[in-house]
Amino acid sequence: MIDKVFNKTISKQFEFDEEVASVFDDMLERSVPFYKQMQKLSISFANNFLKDNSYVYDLGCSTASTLIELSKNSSFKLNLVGIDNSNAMLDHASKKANAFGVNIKLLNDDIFNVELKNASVVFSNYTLQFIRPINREKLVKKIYDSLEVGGVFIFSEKLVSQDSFLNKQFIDEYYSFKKAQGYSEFEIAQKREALENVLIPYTEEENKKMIKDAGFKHCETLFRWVNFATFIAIK
Ligand SMILES: C[S@@+](CC[C@H](N)C(=O)[O-])C[C@H]1O[C@@H](n2cnc3c(N)ncnc32)[C@H](O)[C@@H]1O
Ligand SMILES: O=C(O)C(=O)C[C@]1(C(=O)O)C=C[C@@H](O)C=C1
Repeated sequence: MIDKVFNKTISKQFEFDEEVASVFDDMLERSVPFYKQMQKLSISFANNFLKDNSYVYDLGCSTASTLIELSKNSSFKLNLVGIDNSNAMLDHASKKANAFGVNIKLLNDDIFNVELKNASVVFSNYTLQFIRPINREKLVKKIYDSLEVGGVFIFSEKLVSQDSFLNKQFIDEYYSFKKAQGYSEFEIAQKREALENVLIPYTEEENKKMIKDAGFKHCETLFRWVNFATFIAIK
C-alpha cells in the first residue's frame, strides 16, 4: 500500500500504529535512501558470521523484512527472533512471515525487557534513533553482552552532521530525495514535525563512540548516503 499518512493535517507525534504499519514497507523504501541496498549488504555481511543453529535477533523488526530476506538468502538453518513493541507491526510481520513460509519467533515487547542470548548477529535498523539518548548506551551494552565473542551488531541510523552548515545541506539533499520519491512538500513538513523529539539522530562519530564505549572491538561504516548509514560492530 502507498504511504499517504502525512498527506493530511497531523497534530500528534509520529507513532508506529496501524496506519503507519499498513504502509510501512512503502514508507521505508521511499524514505530511506538505498534502503534495499543497505538491507542486502547487512544480510551479506551477516552471513559471514553465521552457521547452522545460530541465533539472529532483529531489534525493532517492524514487518520482519530483514529476517525474511535473511532467511531467503542464507544457506544456514537459523533461529530467527524479531522483537518489536508495536502490535500493528507484528501483525503485518506475522502475516508476511507466514506468506513466505519463514519461521520467525516474533516477540511483542520492549527491547529492554527481552533476554537476548548467544547471539551471532544482532540487527537493529533505524531503531536506536527512536530510543531516548539516556537509554541508548544501556541498550548497546545489552546488545554487546548478548553477542558471542566474534559476533556482530549490524545497525543503521539516520545521522546529523556536527557542522551546522553541512547539516543544513544534508537536510536539503534528503528532502530533494523525498520529493523525487513522490512526497509533497506538505507531507515532508508534516512528517518532520511529527518526528521532532521522537527520532533523535546522532553523528557518525557519536554512534561509533557509543559502540566503542560498550566494549566492541571494532566498528566500520558499511554504507553511507549523506544522512543515512549502516554500521557493523564486532565483539
Ligand atoms: C524504523 S522502524 C525499524 C525498521 C526495520 N528495522 C526495518 O529495517 O524494516 C523502528 C521500529 O522499532 C520499534 N521500536 C521502537 N522502540 C522500541 C522499543 N523500545 N522496543 C521494541 N520495539 C521498538 C517500532 O515499533 C518500529 O517498528
Ligand atoms: O522520513 C523521515 O524523515 C525519516 O527519517 C525516515 C524514517 C527513519 O529514518 O526511520 C522515519 C520514520 C519511519 O520509521 C521511516 C523512516
